[in-house]
Amino acid sequence: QKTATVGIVGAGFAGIRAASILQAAGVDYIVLEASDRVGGRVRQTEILPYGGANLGPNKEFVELGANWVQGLTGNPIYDLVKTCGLNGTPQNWDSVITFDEAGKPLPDNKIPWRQFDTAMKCAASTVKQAIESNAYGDLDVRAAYRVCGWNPVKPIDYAVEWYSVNFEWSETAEMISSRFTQPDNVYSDFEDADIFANQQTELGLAKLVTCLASRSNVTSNKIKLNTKVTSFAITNQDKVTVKTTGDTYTFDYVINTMPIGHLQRNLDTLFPTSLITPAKRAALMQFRMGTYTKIFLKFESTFWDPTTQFILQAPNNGASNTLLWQSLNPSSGGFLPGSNILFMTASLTDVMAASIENLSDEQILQNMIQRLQQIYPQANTTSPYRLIGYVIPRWYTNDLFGGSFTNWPAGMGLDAYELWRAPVGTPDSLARPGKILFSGEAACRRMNGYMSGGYGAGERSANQILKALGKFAGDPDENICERKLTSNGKPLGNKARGSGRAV
Ligand SMILES: Cc1cc2nc3c(=O)[nH]c(=O)nc-3n(C[C@H](O)[C@H](O)[C@H](O)COP(=O)(O)OP(=O)(O)OC[C@H]3O[C@@H](n4cnc5c(N)ncnc54)[C@H](O)[C@@H]3O)c2cc1C
Repeated sequence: QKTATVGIVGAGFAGIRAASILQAAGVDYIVLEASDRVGGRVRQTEILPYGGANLGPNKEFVELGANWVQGLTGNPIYDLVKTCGLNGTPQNWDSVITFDEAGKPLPDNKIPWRQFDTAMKCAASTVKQAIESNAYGDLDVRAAYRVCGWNPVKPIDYAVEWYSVNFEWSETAEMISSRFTQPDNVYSDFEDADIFANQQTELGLAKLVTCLASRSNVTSNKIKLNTKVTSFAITNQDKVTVKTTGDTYTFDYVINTMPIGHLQRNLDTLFPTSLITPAKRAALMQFRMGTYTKIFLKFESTFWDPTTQFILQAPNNGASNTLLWQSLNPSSGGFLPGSNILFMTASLTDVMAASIENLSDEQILQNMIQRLQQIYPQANTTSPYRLIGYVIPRWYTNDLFGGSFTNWPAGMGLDAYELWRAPVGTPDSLARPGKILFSGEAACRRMNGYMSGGYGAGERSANQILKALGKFAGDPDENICERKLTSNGKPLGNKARGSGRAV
């Protein structure tokens, strides 16, 4: 069968959530997915052996993509955690050892945690209120913090900022909009807590996506795997034709959940120019896809404190050179005790991401080890400290994604945002619902960049189509992506914390 009322492109959280709603409403649909699996950017992978090491019969898995459920109560992803069952543990952001740029551990009283915390809270309240009262259009996060008295100068200042800003948004403070990221809506709309997933099966955290599908009766015959969409067109009869690497499909509507990084690189072959106005094209190109890179290193045994969760390494060569290592050893709460896995988190964008990802695995590992040796000289020298396993993701150079997740860039206003995600394919391309809807995490205004964003965007798009079909009485914007009030009527968005150190 090559026709349905709705075609859904992508089988990540957004695509499967959209399918679950259409399924419940009795509207026929087909999901077209380029890869050979369901889950998209939620993906588990196995630790690979290094240097001929024998890792034994028990496989160890780590998450290549999403790892944390940020914001618990009220978060639909957390509801899936509870109903589908997921191994995970609360992350303790205060469990951190910090090293200065010379590789010396720093006592807490030498680290400006409190000064940064004060600035962050001020940016999320005082500056935010000024912006929203239209005193200014937008400020980048660097400027908002500066207004609040935070002027990083020393390497340790940048490290402290990195722990809250770059780590969460995968961008530097200069790049990010303070209007749309301060505070972080996932923590302020939902509960200010998170969990780190540690599901030791082939599926990992993607279990939540497959569980959502099976729980909603989205059966595998509705999902066409290995089916990459190559172009869209609208016929004179107002149908959408979708060409794929195999067949051509015809739909009344399409929910397109392709990551914006894929769209940005392939827009001109995917869409006829008549469908994408120059203004829409510019807005779509303006939205930012960061690259969040987690490089997992498994050693014979630990040379770091096995009870601490994070190791923060101040930059020794420019501010962006901060490193954050996370240990999977702490036994408190379900990480991977005894695994001796340390992973390095880096936020890399564009050229930086490409330059790292184009190196060989061996070159990347040698770079990582060199940095690690600045704080732990014994790393990978002799037994029992040798490197025996690793995982290196490459999200930026993967054309299906073009990075890891989106960030709201400083200076991008709501009008441009609405324009990028506006449906196309009606005489007025800004009219809703249009024929081809732009969905996925990037199209979730309050939660872009998160699993909840994918889920919320898919839900909103499906409800927009149901509304057009006369099958939905509510307002599609009454969902986590758009709403401005909590269910008890309290205004949202006034809490400042999230990941990073509390003081
Ligand atoms: C490294 C990393 C870390 C992250 N950390 C977190 C985290 O801790 N917490 C959190 O909440 N979120 C995190 N995220 C973000 C989160 O994973 C995403 O926001 C969310 O999974 C996006 O869901 P989606 O359905 O919108 O997109 P996706 O999951 O990307 O689904 C889109 C699908 O479209 C498919 N596709 C692309 N092009 C085509 C085509 N031409 N034809 C057909 N199919 C196509 C892709 O294969 C993919 O399956 C992280 C992501 C990454 C990569």
